[in-house]
Amino acid sequence: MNLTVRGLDARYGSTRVLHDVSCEVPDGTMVAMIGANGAGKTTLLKCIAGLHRPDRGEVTLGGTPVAGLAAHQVARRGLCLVPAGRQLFGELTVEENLLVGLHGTGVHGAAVARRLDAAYALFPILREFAGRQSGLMSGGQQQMLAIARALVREPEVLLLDEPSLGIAPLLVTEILGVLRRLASEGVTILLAEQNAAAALAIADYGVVMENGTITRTDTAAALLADEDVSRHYLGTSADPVAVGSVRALPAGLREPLV
Ligand SMILES: Nc1ncnc2c1ncn2[C@@H]1O[C@H](COP(=O)(O)OP(=O)(O)OP(=O)(O)O)[C@@H](O)[C@H]1O
Repeated sequence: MNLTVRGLDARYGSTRVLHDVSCEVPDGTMVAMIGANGAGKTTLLKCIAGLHRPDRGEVTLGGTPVAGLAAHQVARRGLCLVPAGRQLFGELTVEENLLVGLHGTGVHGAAVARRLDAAYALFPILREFAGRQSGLMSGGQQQMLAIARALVREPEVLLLDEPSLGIAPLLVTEILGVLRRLASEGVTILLAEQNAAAALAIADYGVVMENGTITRTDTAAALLADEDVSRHYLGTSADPVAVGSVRALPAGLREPLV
């Protein structure tokens, strides 16, 4: 399902943080949104998901306007946000967190088991830890759970806010590999990442956000090859997470370009 944003402005109090933001995530593709801390990536994701009300602008899902709807209404139209910091229920087990994801969907009976099975198939470690308190897992495993909790809803559009933050490179690789696979299976993905090299290496397109506005839009390959983008966002070989993640992408994924 196509996601489009047109002319979006947003602020916190009197501080304007998004200025005339427009971007598009074509159906079944992955767009990596890169940008420095505070550029406005999280705010844009929140506006799209109905968690922050924009002042102006349009958001459409599959051509239907959703700007101004409450988060649960946007979710019902097939969009899920995996928030920064994961926001799991650390006291609950892995499986209980997944069931929270299904809350309000009307899915019940055998369909519940099927949804959980599908999530466990993508992240096998979660099946192994199904009865374990989620707060006791590693950061990377918790991130997998946060993504799985969104996936049990079978979203057509998935937004992710910094899924690689603070996670061991090997698990970043696994998580990004799953996202690439989901996009190949038709899920529309908008991925906000500071780990720009790794995100662009698996995305179809990229957008660069600076100071609350989108300054570049291109294919991910073109942005990866761009000197300016490289200098500002891709780091160097001294950045072990970015470089390690890209190099270690599983066979069959996009060719690493850094
Ligand atoms: N709840 C808030 N109240 C006031 N200002 C905020 C709030 N949340 C974010 N901001 C400000 O809005 C601007 C955009 O922040 P945002 O979190 O959207 O950027 P970001 O690109 O996601 O950065 P980060 O990666 O650090 O989260 C920043 O200047 C930030 O300080």
